[in-house]
Amino acid sequence: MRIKLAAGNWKMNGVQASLAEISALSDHTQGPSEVAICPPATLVAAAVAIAGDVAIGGQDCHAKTSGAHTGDISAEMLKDAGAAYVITGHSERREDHSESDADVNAKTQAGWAAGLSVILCIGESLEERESGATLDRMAAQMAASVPDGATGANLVIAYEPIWAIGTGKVPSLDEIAEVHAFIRKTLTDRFGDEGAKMRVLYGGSVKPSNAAEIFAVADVDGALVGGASLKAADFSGIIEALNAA
Ligand SMILES: O=C[C@H](O)COP(=O)(O)O
Repeated sequence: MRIKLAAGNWKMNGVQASLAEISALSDHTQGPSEVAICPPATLVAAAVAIAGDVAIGGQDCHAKTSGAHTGDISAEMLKDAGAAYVITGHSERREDHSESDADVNAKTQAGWAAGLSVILCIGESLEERESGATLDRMAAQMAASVPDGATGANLVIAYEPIWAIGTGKVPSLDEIAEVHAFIRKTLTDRFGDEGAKMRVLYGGSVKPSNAAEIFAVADVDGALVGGASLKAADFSGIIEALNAA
């Protein structure tokens, strides 16, 4: 049975005072779902210190363990700071930093080598959605981004339609169901029993107001949440919806 996961991605938001939002989640971590927050790298160690039952993750890592890579952070550094997760392949990294599927694959392997679980993001553009290319795109991204050796323990897939991120637009429940079923089949075809153990999250404009209906969709094992994870008052509503699903 898969433990559901409510993961917050703070993106480039948050200062020391924001850690109070993580502390404020403590009343919502006793349920059956796992809760994680991925703050900016500057806050990872401080977040771990006050996180309690909330798992902490990084938002990106370099593919190498160390070296002359100014401004980058290795998976080992995140692990050393106490992180349990790292996000790879977020569409904002793919777009802003020209990260390819091969880069995402290498970063994912780096995360595993450091002992982190990886939340690997895939998702289609609006153009791909409108041209009917969504499932082909998901197949291609998974084939190239997901390394051999993925297990239910070391990999979480986050399906994030790019056009739904931060826009307030959400695919229909049927569209979410279609993509999640396709992702699940692709994972089980390739990884067998382990593919059945991997969590598949939905991400893109998840709010307390729409979380319950999204979590009721088959093969949705939780959410990767951006804007609505910044405030405990919002994120706790999403956690409670997941606990109730
Ligand atoms: O990583 C999170 C996603 O990009 C979703 O962001 P959002 O909830 O602000 O749409």
